[in-house]
Amino acid sequence: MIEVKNVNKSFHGKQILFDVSATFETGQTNLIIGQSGHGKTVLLKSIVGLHQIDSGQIVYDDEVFSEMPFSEQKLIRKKIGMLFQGSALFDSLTVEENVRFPLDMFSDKSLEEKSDRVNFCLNRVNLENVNHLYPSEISGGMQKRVAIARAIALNPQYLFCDEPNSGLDPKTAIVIDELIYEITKEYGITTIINTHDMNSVMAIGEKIIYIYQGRKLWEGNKNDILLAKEEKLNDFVFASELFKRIKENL
Ligand SMILES: Nc1ncnc2c1ncn2[C@@H]1O[C@H](COP(=O)(O)OP(=O)(O)OP(=O)(O)O)[C@@H](O)[C@H]1O
Repeated sequence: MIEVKNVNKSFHGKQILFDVSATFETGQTNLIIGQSGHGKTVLLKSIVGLHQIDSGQIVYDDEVFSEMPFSEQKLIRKKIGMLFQGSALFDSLTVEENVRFPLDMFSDKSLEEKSDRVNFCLNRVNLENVNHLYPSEISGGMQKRVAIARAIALNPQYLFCDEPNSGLDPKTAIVIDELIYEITKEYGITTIINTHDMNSVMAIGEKIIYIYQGRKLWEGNKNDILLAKEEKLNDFVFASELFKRIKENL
């Protein structure tokens, strides 16, 4: 479980996050949703420690991460897998080398053990016979799967995904969502996903927080989001024609 407690964050005197508190559950797909520019990425980066918060606490399974010295934070970082916007694969490395990268950096496994792990992870995301291809030689959906394989290479306890569906067609986006969901369940990972994709919300939103202008305005799950009373959330949820029509039939 990851807890965010009364977090404030500003850049150069401009406040971006206002007293945000939330709990992200173990073994669940936890979603941070909201419009562009309202602070989702800043919140995610604050949780991972890429931004230092002004006040409040970030707690990983009862350990106060935000108040640890860097050397101790490193131990928690080793348990984190990250899936960045885009796929952020290294263009000059093959698929296999990309997935092996965190193992080379952070593990003392032998070459053979690393190869086994790489193949296991690629197999887990249903990729075969692509080990020696470069990212530019595979599709966007496959690149995303490679990025997921890389994110799980070190067997993470925590998985962070920033807009995992960006740039994907709806069908491929569903495949990626399902994969993240399955992996979360299979390994009991605390997964946090930033998204403004309502399809993802309805598919894998086990726990959802809605961020508006840097404040948490609502929390719930995919079953109650369509019935929520929060006006700003409704503006977000029913922005598309499809969801407007769903609302008319509720
Ligand atoms: N390093 C930074 N320095 C200064 N301002 C920043 C920095 N990072 C983000 N911001 C500002 O914080 C605000 C929130 O940005 P953020 O990237 O968190 O939005 P978001 O909700 O993730 O949007 P999107 O869905 O488009 O990624 C924006 O006004 C942005 O300009």
